[in-house]
Amino acid sequence: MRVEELLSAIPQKKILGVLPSYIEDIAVDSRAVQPQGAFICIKGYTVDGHDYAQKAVDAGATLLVVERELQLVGNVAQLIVPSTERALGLLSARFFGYPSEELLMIGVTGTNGKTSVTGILHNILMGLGKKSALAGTIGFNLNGTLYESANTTSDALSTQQMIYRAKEERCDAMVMEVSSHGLALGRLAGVDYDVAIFTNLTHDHLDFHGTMEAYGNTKGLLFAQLGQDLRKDKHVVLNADDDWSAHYEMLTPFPVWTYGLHSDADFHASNCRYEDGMTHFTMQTPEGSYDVSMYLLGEFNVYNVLAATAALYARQFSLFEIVQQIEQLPPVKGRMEKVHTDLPIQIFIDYAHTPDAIEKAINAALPYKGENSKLIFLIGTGGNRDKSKRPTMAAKASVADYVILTTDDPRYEEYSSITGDLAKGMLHEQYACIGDRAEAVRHAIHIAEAGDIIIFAGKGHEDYQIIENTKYPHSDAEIAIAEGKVKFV
Ligand SMILES: CC(=O)N[C@H]1[C@@H](OP(=O)(O)OP(=O)(O)OC[C@H]2O[C@@H](n3ccc(=O)[nH]c3=O)[C@H](O)[C@@H]2O)O[C@H](CO)[C@@H](O)[C@@H]1O[C@H](C)C(=O)N[C@@H](C)C(=O)N[C@H](CCC(=O)O)C(=O)O
Ligand SMILES: Nc1ncnc2c1ncn2[C@@H]1O[C@H](COP(=O)(O)OP(=O)(O)OP(=O)(O)O)[C@@H](O)[C@H]1O
Repeated sequence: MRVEELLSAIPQKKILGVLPSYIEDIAVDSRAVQPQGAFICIKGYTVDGHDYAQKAVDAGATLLVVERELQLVGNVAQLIVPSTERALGLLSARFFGYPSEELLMIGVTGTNGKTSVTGILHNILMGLGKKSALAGTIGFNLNGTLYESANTTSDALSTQQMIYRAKEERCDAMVMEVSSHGLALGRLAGVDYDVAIFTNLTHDHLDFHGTMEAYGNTKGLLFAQLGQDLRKDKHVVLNADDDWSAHYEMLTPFPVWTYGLHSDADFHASNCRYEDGMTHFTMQTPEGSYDVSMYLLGEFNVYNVLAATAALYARQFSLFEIVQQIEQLPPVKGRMEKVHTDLPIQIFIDYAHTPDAIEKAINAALPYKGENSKLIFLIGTGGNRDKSKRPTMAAKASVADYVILTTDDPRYEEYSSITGDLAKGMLHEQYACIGDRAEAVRHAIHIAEAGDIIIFAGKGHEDYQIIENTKYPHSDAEIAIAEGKVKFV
C-alpha cells in the first residue's frame, strides 16, 4: 500500500527519517515482520513493543510507528504518535480497506453465551445458504478451517485481517464474539457492525474492570459504537430479562429487538419442556408463534436461540426457515455437549466458569436426573484471574449432589489457593478438593454409579491446560472415558 495513503488515517504524527513509498504489510509482533513492512510498537502488559523495534528493523521493517523517538541502526522511518494502540486501529482498518463495510457483520457481547450465540448464528446462516465466517473463543472459522487465536476478541490488526480474509473468500456474513477486554482495549476499532447482540451481564472479569458498573459500561461500547447514521440498516438485539438492556437501549438510536422468557419481548419463549434429550418451547414472534424442538439443551440455550432468531429476523431472513434450521442445530462444541459412551452414566462437557453459567448448566441437566441418581459437578477456575467470583461459583455448584473443586488453567497459582477459595462458598459437605484436574476427573468417575450424571465444567472445547506458562494436552472427555471403561466393564 502507498504509505501516503496509509498515513492519511493518522492526523497527529511526527515523521523522522525518509518515509518509504510503499509498505507490503503491517505487524505488531517483531517476529511477524515482513521485508518492506511496518511495525507498530505497542506497550503491553508483559513487555514493551518498542524494545523489539531493532529486531523489526533487522527483519526488514522500513516504517515504525512509535510513541517516542528510538535510536536504531538501519534505514527506517519513525512515525511518532500519541498512542500506538489507537494508531493500530486506524492503520489496520485503512490497510485492509475497511472490509467490515462489505459483509453482514454481527457482534455478540455478554458475560455468557457469546460462543453459543455466534455458533448458532453461524450454523443457521450456513444452513440458509449464506457463506459465514466466525471468530471467537474457539478460533477463526473460515470455510470450515479453524485457525487458532489467542483471544476471544483478537487485537485490532488480526481482527481487520480476519474480516478482510472473509471478504476475499466472498463470505456474506461474519459473526464475532465481542469481549469486554476487546472493547476496552480498542481491538474492535473500525469494525462496522450491522447487528449488535447482548446476552447477559453477570459476575466475571472484575480483576480487569474493578466493578460491575465499569464492566457493564464497557459492554455498552458495542451499542454506542454503532453510530448515528440512520440510513444504515443496523439493529440491536437485547435480553429483556436483563436489567442492563434498558441502559444499552439508551446508547443507540437504531431499532431495538428484545427477547426473553420472563418479560414482555418481541421474541418470547414459553412452555419450555426438557424431554427425550431435547428442548421444546413455543416461540412468540412479531409474525405469530412457532413450536420449536431442538437438540440444544437447557433454558440458557432457549435464550441463545431467541437472540440469534431476533438478529436474523431483523435482517429480513424468513422466520419459517430460521426455525427449520434451529431444529437441526448441532450442540455448540463444549457447551453442555453430551459425550457419547457405552457407560451407564451420562457425561456432559461444559464451559461454565462464572457463577451464572454454573447455575444455568446445572439447571440444564436437572430434568434428566433420575430420583435415586446423583448429579456430580466438577468445577475449576483459572489461576491468577478474578478471584472474587470463586466462592459464589461453589455456592451455585452446591445444587449438585456432589461437587469436585479443581482447577481450569492454574497458571502460576497454587492448586490449594484455587480450590481453597472455591471451598469457602460450598453450602454442603459433599465435595472434594482435587487440584490436579486429571485426577479430579478420575475421581468423578470413581464415585459415579449407574444412572448418575456428571458435568465436567470449565474447559469446554479446550484440549489443553495451562500450567505456569506451558500448555499441556488435556481432555476431560478422554480421561473420563478411559477411566469409565476400567470401572464399568
Ligand atoms: C492482558 C491481555 O489482554 N493481554 C493481551 C496482550 O498481551 P500483552 O499485553 O501481555 O502483550 P506483550 O507480550 O506485553 O507484548 C506487547 C507487544 O510486544 C510485542 N512483542 C512481544 C514479544 C516479541 O518478541 N516481539 C514483539 O513485538 C507483542 O506482539 C505486542 O504487540 O496482547 C496480546 C496480543 O494481542 C493478547 O493475546 C493478550 O491476551 C492474553 C493472552 C489474555 O489472556 N487476555 C485476556 C485477559 C483477554 O483478553 N480475555 C478476553 C476475554 C475472554 C472472555 O470473555 O472470557 C479476550 O477477548 O480474549
Ligand atoms: N445465554 C446464557 N446464559 C447463561 N449461561 C449461558 C448462556 N449460554 C451459555 N451459558 C453457559 O455459559 C458457558 C459458556 O458459554 P459460552 O461459551 O457460549 O459463553 P461465552 O460468553 O462465549 O464465554 P467466554 O467468553 O468465557 O468464552 C456455557 O458452557 C454454559 O454453561
